[in-house]
Amino acid sequence: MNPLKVENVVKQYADKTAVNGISLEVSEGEIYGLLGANGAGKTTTMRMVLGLIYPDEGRILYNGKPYSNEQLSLLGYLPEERGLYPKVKVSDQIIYLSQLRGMSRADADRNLKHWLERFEVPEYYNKKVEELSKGNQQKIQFIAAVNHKPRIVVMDEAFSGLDPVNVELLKSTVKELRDAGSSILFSTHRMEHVEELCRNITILHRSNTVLKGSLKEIKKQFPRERVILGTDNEVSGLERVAGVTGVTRTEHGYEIAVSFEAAGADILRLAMEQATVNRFEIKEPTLNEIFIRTVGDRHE
Ligand SMILES: Nc1ncnc2c1ncn2[C@@H]1O[C@H](COP(=O)(O)OP(=O)(O)OP(=O)(O)O)[C@@H](O)[C@H]1O
Repeated sequence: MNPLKVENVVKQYADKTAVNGISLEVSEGEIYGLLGANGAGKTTTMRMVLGLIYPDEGRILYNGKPYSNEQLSLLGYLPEERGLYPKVKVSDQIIYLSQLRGMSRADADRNLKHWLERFEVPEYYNKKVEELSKGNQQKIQFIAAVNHKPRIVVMDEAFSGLDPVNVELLKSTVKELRDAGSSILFSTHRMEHVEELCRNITILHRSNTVLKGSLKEIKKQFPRERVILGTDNEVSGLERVAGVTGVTRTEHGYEIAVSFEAAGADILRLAMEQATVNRFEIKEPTLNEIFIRTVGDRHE
């Protein structure tokens, strides 16, 4: 049984439908990507998963059961807007928040020390949140989300405001949580993070699901329209190959846009007649390209 199951959930605000019948399941040890343009319905969906607001239709199940206070200790939330108390000491608030979610003071304290060590900032234990930089507050917010060892973690733009080194650090901890069996519902506008972390995704657009499934299968549904050609010298006539829509010279050869995949064979043949080919690849689309195509097509 999957720890988190969202079934045909609808949420209406006055005459605005914020979420229109979304369904998804997050299994144990999975990071599930929830994507969409601004206003698509991601935060509304996540708030329903957290029990902060209730669906008008459909249901959400946690290990097969509907929401109740029992679920509090099961759930962790990293919100997009930061919500820590600036004037309270890091240790006091993290331990307090963990206790609210059912953890003993001693366990909360032990976990907090572990996380501060993991993030290489043990000295923050006694600091007030307002004394920390924005990026370091983000680490504390992350700890607040996971310190009570939730089995289901909801992360809204988990890596925003972090420098590249800290992005890597938090990314590796998200992977560790996954490997330890957590179910993570992960929302971001950074498609390269989704490519790296998520197995399954849902793309929402204007409250509706427009694309859903495993990243691998989704990529197969989209045509491969980019050929990478590595050559040691020039190849002439590429732009005249049937199906070629654009040719860009790169440092190591060419990047060629094609309107159908089979054009790749003719490109390779032509290149081999004129040069030594040391790389040939028909690239699958990036998630960024898929997102823009899927959501962009529907934009007014
Ligand atoms: N409390 C509310 N009252 C009225 N409308 C709301 C409320 N919360 C959200 N909405 C509307 O519901 C829709 C979905 O909003 P939501 O915040 O879920 O989008 P999102 O995908 O998280 O967007 P973003 O990427 O900008 O954070 C939007 O049109 C928004 O204006």
